[in-house]
Amino acid sequence: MTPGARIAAAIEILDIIAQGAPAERALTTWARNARFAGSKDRAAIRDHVFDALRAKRSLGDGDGRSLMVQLALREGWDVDALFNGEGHAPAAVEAHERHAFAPTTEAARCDVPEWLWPLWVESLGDKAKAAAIAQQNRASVFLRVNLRRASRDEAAAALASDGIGTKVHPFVATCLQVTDNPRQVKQSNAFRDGVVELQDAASQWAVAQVPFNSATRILDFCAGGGGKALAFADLTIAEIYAHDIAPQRLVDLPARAERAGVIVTQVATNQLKDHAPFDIVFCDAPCSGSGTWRRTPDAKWRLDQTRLDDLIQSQGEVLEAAAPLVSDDGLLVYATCSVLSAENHAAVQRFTARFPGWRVETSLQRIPDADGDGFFMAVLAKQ
Ligand SMILES: C[S@@+](CC[C@H](N)C(=O)[O-])C[C@H]1O[C@@H](n2cnc3c(N)ncnc32)[C@H](O)[C@@H]1O
Repeated sequence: MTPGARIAAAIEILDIIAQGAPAERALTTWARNARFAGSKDRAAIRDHVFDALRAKRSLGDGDGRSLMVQLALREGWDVDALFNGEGHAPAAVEAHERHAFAPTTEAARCDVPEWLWPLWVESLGDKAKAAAIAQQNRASVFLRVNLRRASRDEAAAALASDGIGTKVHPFVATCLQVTDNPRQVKQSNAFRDGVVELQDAASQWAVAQVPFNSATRILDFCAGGGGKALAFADLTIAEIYAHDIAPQRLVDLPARAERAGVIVTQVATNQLKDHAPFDIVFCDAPCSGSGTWRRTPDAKWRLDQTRLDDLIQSQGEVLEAAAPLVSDDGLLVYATCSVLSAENHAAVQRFTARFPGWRVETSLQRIPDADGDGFFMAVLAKQ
């Protein structure tokens, strides 16, 4: 595909997303119907779509064509070469389209939904702008080195032999940041042999902050794909259990555990009580994902107050269901990849107000930046 044809495809996909389709599904559906598109085309189109979505408001919040024209203007691309109407390229840019959009509110400049901006500022204070602006750009790819299989240096060398460049993360001991060829990771021997897993630095950091030294049984209560369960399995000698209210989300976990050479026992909801108590119950609760919007920018624009209220309700339910599974001297860990206080400190406060037998031992917050996503965690113990 020509660069112009890739832009035209991105325009088409952005218009489908604007009608309500999740970005990943819109991209997959498009690719399925576009057999002529090679893997490099698909990757370039995906980058265009995600770049436009991340900065949708500051690019003027128009239709697909308008977003791509504005993105091209912002990036300083040759718009006349890309939009020339030849072959499958989009039609030439008209005079009225050539003005770069200038957002008029701080929320728009920071690409945060207007309704959310007051909550954003209240939650993040003087870091509000930085946390939003960090998410206007692409996220780096981070890998967790499976220390059971290799040291970080050995993992880096194995990746290098497959042409994948990495550098060590500044403060997460298990983490490598991919600097070259991130798209090759899944084809590399290091990935196939379970030496590395894809996992954001913030998730790795969160697992490392859990005081699991004397734990013998750890439950990942909201395990989803199982990334945290696998990280615990690598770092501790404890027995690791994984649960999710939607068991289909755990479907890849057995293969990932086998690749990593660890054992993770899945527990169905109706069997949780039989397996309790656990020394640590880690609740990676469903949340707005407001600290990971670089990776899922369409979620940023789909969030509304009703959805946020529903998530807050679910977070309370998760804590309430998980707490009775913790042993008397055990720990309940509440975590989200959100930066909104309503989902973090306030969620924990609501829980401790309702269940005064619990107290907060520590709480930590990461703001999204070049070193990883946003993340919150609170460690709770019984009084
Ligand atoms: C943020 S995701 C977890 C991501 C996962 N820990 C990982 O590292 O990939 C939240 C998960 O919580 C699950 N969930 C939602 N409500 C729940 C509940 N009441 N009990 C247990 N799991 C729940 C969802 O199905 C979802 O998979």
